[in-house]
Amino acid sequence: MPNLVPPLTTVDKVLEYQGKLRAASPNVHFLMSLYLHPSVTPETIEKAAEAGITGVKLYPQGATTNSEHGVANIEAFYDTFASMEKHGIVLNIHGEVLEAFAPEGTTLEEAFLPTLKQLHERFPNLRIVLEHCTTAAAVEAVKACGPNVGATITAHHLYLTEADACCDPFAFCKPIPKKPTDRDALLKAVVSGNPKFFFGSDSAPHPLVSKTTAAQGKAPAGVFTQPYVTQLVLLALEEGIERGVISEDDVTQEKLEGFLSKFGRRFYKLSETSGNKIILERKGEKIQASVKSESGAVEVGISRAGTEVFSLTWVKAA
Ligand SMILES: O=C1C[C@@H](C(=O)O)NC(=O)N1
Repeated sequence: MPNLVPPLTTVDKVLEYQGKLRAASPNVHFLMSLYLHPSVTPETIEKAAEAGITGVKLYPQGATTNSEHGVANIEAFYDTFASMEKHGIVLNIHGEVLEAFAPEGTTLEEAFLPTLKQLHERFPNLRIVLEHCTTAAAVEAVKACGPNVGATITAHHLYLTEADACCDPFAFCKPIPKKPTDRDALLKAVVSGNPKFFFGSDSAPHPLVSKTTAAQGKAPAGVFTQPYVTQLVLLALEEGIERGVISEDDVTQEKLEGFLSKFGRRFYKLSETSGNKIILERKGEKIQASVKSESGAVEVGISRAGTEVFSLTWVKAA
């Protein structure tokens, strides 16, 4: 994602970052995105399309981590959206309003949903992803739009609620996890087989020390799930089965493959499979507490540390 410091607001910066990512992980196919900013004009979009950039991420100004340079007035970007629509560039949205703009009793995400609808109506051929959706209302709003609108669901929003996020810095993220009924609506969307809903980790590796030393409510927003992210989705589904929200029959291999892999690839017009597979086995493995950078200088705490999960092995295509 492009919310680095400073943000990736030019094609050259995005390509430079892509180079660094490729050097670190040569076997990963990175889809790159620009940070929506007044300097991202229709001409920038043309250049981005030529450079193979996939998306542009809209962060409402002040809504989340490093969003200070984000969007204050969405209408000011209509020409840019028209250019994205023309060039097949995806609009990735952090779909929240600022607290001051949310009517009493409405979540920041729910208050954003009319804007999602308006954007879709105005730019029907623009592919839009409502990133990391968290509410039952968002699931319904996305379903009500045409096939060019999809939504990602993270692993952590499938098991966290506001009761966790309020008080545990390792469960604090944006959008804030919501009510148990919202979490359960997300679980149902995952097993619905509806291709509009696909996996997106939004895994955020904030240094452990920044989480543990922050004053109450001041920890950086983000949950780190990446090392066990598939297993955490499965864990959330198992917990959903235990609560009776979904049934064991809902969790088929076909639906899991759709949600975790195929639907996202389809939305992004990639081939439906990379050819690689994963094998999941129960071996009593437990989520480790943290991972450290190579130098040992940075340590990041992992969500649900100590919980028993499936062991995962990649089987590479020949
Ligand atoms: O939207 C976001 C951004 C992310 C981050 O830290 O980059 N952390 C979050 O919790 N939500």
